[in-house]
Amino acid sequence: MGDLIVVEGLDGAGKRTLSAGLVGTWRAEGRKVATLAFPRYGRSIHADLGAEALRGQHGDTASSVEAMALLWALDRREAADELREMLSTNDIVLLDRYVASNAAYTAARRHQDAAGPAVEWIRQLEFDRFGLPVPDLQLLLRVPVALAAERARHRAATEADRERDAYERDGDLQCRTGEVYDGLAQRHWMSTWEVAGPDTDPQQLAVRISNLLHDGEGVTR
Ligand SMILES: Nc1ncnc2c1ncn2[C@@H]1O[C@H](COP(=O)(O)OP(=O)(O)O)[C@@H](O)[C@H]1O
Ligand SMILES: Cc1cn([C@H]2C[C@H](O)[C@@H](COP(=O)(O)OP(=O)(O)O)O2)c(=O)[nH]c1=O
Repeated sequence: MGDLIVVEGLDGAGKRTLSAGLVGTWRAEGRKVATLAFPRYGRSIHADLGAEALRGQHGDTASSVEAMALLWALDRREAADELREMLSTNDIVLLDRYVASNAAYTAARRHQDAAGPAVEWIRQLEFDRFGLPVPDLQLLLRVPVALAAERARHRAATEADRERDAYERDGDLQCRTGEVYDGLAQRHWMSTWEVAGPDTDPQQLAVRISNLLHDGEGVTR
């Protein structure tokens, strides 16, 4: 059974970039690694509907905090069997966003903190009711909100189909989401959390994570 490791953080924090660095390091060490990014655009109708809603389609869907959260959650529910299969055939499964994204953004939109009812609603929905696998470790890529926003703007300007969506344009929401993420990490919500900064070296982080999970010798926790 592989380890389920999740990278979390604000839009533009650098999750995709850091994930690639972690995967490269682990593979170079000979570990079998699989990756998956949520939302699964192009593969899940729920994910595509969510993205379209964030770009102004589907009436007032995006204005509903819980309707959006349900779309992202249903994307993961569809992926549950695939995730379990990946975990059974790999040493590490690395996810770029997972349930904590829904907890952080939903609580932030509701002006709640990490101890509030929105986070508990997501926990019950996705882990208890949908039966999604619980992460072994969650990694918060914690960068200043202004830096994440700058990177998201830069990406929107340089990559096709990456124009900023409604959440990315809402600076206050990003600030509050960052605070909820901090609270989730401090409380070690659903797993141990590690916090990485904008200058974190992916190779050193990959070693630290392996040591945290396996004491460096492949011995299970
Ligand atoms: N450590 C870094 N230093 C400089 N630029 C970075 C770094 N990490 C990411 N970026 C750039 O910032 C933008 C957003 O990064 P990305 O990994 O796509 O973020 P996320 O997946 O968190 O939204 C991209 O244009 C990427 O090239
Ligand atoms: C996966 C997920 C994302 N989100 C948010 C985070 C982002 O602001 C937005 C879209 O996800 P994101 O990964 O940022 O997609 P994109 O590649 O289009 O930038 O949805 C949730 O609120 N809940 C979730 O479960």
